[in-house]
Amino acid sequence: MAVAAAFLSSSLLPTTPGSHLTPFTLRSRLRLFTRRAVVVNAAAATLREVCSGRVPDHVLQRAEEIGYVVPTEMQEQSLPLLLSGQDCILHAQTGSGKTLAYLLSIFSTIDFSRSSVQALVVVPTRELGMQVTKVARLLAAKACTVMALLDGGTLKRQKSWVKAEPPAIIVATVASLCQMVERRAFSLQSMRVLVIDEVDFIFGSSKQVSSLRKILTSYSAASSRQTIFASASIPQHNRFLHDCVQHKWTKGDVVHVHVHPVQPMPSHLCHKYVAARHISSQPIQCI
Ligand SMILES: Nc1ncnc2c1ncn2[C@@H]1O[C@H](COP(=O)(O)OP(=O)(O)OP(=O)(O)O)[C@@H](O)[C@H]1O
Repeated sequence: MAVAAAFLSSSLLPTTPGSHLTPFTLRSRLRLFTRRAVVVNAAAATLREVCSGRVPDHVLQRAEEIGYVVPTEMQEQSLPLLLSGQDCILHAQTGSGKTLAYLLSIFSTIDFSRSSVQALVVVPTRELGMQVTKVARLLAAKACTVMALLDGGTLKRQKSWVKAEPPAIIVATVASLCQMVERRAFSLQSMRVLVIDEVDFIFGSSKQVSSLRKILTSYSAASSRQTIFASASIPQHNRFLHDCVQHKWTKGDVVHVHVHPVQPMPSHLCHKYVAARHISSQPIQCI
């Protein structure tokens, strides 16, 4: 079994001289950390350089207009693999930029002139689906259709739309997707990229897991598509890698891209406590 595991570890916030975060004060570092810090390495190649020749120019231009100029570390590590068509497990903390990484991979693969479902992003919740759809639409800028099939949506109306003109990219919650496929609203035979976002959440949900297994093995074959899993946490990731190959959810050479192993706190901080007697009702000022 050829399971390649790329464990790419690094510290949470870069402190190298090339990093744009170096001059930040401790307080701003803390604020960045608690706000799902996006860490980009100013010394790294630009997103355009990393994606050069693989992602269409109009998509890269849109990405730059939105503000995606320098890749995050997760993107820098994963994009060469993703853009070469490799099946990947993107395992990196929340806010590391996994969504943009897999969307760029989708845009590098789809044929913009074809009217068929070529990429599918499966999400566990409507809210996440709305976020992903928004970014995908911004990047596509009407060069292709991105349809959201999310729980609580008007599936009846969408069924006729999807039949009349199949979108290139579908972002869907598990239940809505299965409902549409089972009603034969569209087929996944021409799907080239399958992304399962927050995979640990979906596998942990007894309601969603059997439908997810169908999506992975019954509606299309791993050999004819690129399969990407994304998650901030994958408990027992070695077991998961084994299952991916064993159950044919991915090809045998799936790569585990593990960036920024989750740290309970930034390494440059330390916890201290002071024991104080209750002598005053005045609040203690912490500096
Ligand atoms: N290269 C980049 N440059 C600047 N901002 C970026 C870049 N990549 C992503 N971002 C921004 O960083 C934020 C977090 O990114 P994103 O939501 O893709 O992370 P994620 O790893 O998918 O998180 P989650 O685990 O919550 O899905 C978003 O606001 C996104 O627009």
